[in-house]
Order: sequence, then structure tokens, then C-alpha cells
Amino acid sequence: MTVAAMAVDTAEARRAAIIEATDVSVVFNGVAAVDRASVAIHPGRITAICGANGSGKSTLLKCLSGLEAPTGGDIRLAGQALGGLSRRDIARQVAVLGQNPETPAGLNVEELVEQGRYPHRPWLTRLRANDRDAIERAIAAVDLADMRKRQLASLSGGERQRAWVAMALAQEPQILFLDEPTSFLDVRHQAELLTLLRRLNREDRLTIIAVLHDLNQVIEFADDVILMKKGQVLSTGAPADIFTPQSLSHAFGCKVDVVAHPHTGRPFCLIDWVGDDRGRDRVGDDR
Ligand SMILES: Nc1ncnc2c1ncn2[C@@H]1O[C@H](COP(=O)(O)OP(=O)(O)OP(=O)(O)O)[C@@H](O)[C@H]1O
Repeated sequence: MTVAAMAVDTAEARRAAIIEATDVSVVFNGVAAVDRASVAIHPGRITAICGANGSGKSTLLKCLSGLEAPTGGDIRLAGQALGGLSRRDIARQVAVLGQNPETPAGLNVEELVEQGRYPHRPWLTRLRANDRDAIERAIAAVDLADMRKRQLASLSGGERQRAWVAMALAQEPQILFLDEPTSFLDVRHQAELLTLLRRLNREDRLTIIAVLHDLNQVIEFADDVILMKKGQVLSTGAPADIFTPQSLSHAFGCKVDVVAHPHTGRPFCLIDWVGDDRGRDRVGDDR
């Protein structure tokens, strides 16, 4: 590709981005948790943020969603400087489901989901018809209608996670951020949650950005990946392009193989157990 063509592509990519971060840094006590990260989030796509513990994923997610002000760099939401927008303006476009949200005492499912309407309602006013519609759609989307009067504290981890997702959906965001949404869920509930999120993405064009640890989930779930190490963005692109044995071994500091999945043909990551060769012996062993 010529230099001129690359410049056009970059300009087009920037125009298309719903969030564009340029040279974003966050420094805590003199150490960069995020180090000059530049990423573009495209509307209607699912982006996964991956990397080792402490690589800066949550901090980058907080910056992109407006929860954390970066110490340097520029972030634009639909072309507007994120730092110049009020919290309410941001919340009309962006919902965030953080890591292990604290369960508010004494609320039932419906009352939690109602909280999602706050950016759209004047302070201390009653719910209007459009609020009620949004709440009903959100509860139905996560299939919690039967549990709407249940206290949050009485729900299982998976049910409670769905209630949080419903609260985020009641916000009617264009962009949904999730930080490790599948942690604490069993495999079935992980699959159900990711299937729900993908349906919302495909049917409603909800833009999703999620921190995920499971590389094979990322391959199945995400359109794009941001791979991080020590606060820096190592690479961005489609999982099949970004996830190579070299890039993953470098990012995580352990040996990662990428093979073709026997059923889907898509890439499948195999992690070598550190200091243990049983994993390798079993690969391809069909005794
Ligand atoms: N408020 C803070 N004050 C000081 N240091 C912080 C703060 N928040 C994060 N850090 C540090 O910044 C680095 C990146 O943290 P971050 O939580 O973004 O990583 P992560 O990739 O999400 O990690 P994990 O996978 O363990 O959740 C870590 O070294 C962390 O200790």
C-alpha cells in the first residue's frame, strides 16, 4: 500500500470511529498504567480488550468510557472531546458495567433496572411512559421478567449479572462497556451472557467493548481486539489476525499455541501449563 493510500485509510477510519483515543496515558504514582495508547472503536462492533493482569485493560476501559480522566492524550466520543462532556451527556450514550459491581442493599431487580433511566429523567421525577417501556424491554432482553420483584441479594451470581446488564440496557446506550463480565459465571452462564450481548450487538447495533480474559471466548465473540502489555497497546485488529503464538506468548509471558479448531476451523488457543508438559503431550493425543 502506498503512503498516500494509507493516509486516506487512516482518515476514513477516524471518521468512522465512535470513540477515538490518541496517545492516552494514565500515570499512578509515577508509573504509567496506560502508556500512550491510541485506539479507535468502531460503531456496531464488538471490541475485546485483552492482556496480562496489570497490563492496563481496566484503566483503558475507564478512560474510554469517561470514568477516568487520562493524565495525557485525547479521547473523542462521536467527534466531541470526552473531557468536555457532562457525566449525564456521556451516560446518555455510554453504559458501563464494572468489575464486581456492589449490590445495592434492599433493591429488587425492577428497582435496579429503573436506576438505568437516570440520565434520561429530570432529577426526582416520576417514571414516564418511555422510561417504563425501556425498563420493560431491558428486563425482557435478559429474561428476568419472572424475577423482577426478587431482592438482588437473593439472586445467583449469573442472575444478578443479568440484572446489571438490564440496568445498563435501560440506559438505552449506543455503547456498552463491560469489565470482565464473565468472571464468576459458570460456563453455561458465560455462554448465555455472551450470546445475549452478541444478539444485542447484531440486532440493535449496540457497540460493545469488553475486557475478557478467555482468549477462545474472544475469538468467538469479538470482531476486534486490543492487545495490551505493560500499559501499551501491542496490536489491534481481528482476533484471527492478532492472535498468533508469537504475539500471545509475548503479551502473556507464557507459551501459547494457536491451532485450527477441529469443528469450526477457527483459531483455537492452547496455553502451555507453565513448567508442566502434560498439556503438550495431550494435544493431538487421541488414545
Ligand atoms: N487507582 C490506582 N492507583 C494506583 N495504581 C493503580 C490504580 N489503578 C490501577 N493501578 C495500577 O495500574 C496498573 C494497571 O491496572 P489495571 O487494573 O488497569 O490492569 P488490568 O489489566 O485491568 O489488570 P487485571 O487483569 O488484573 O484486572 C496495575 O499495575 C495497577 O496496580
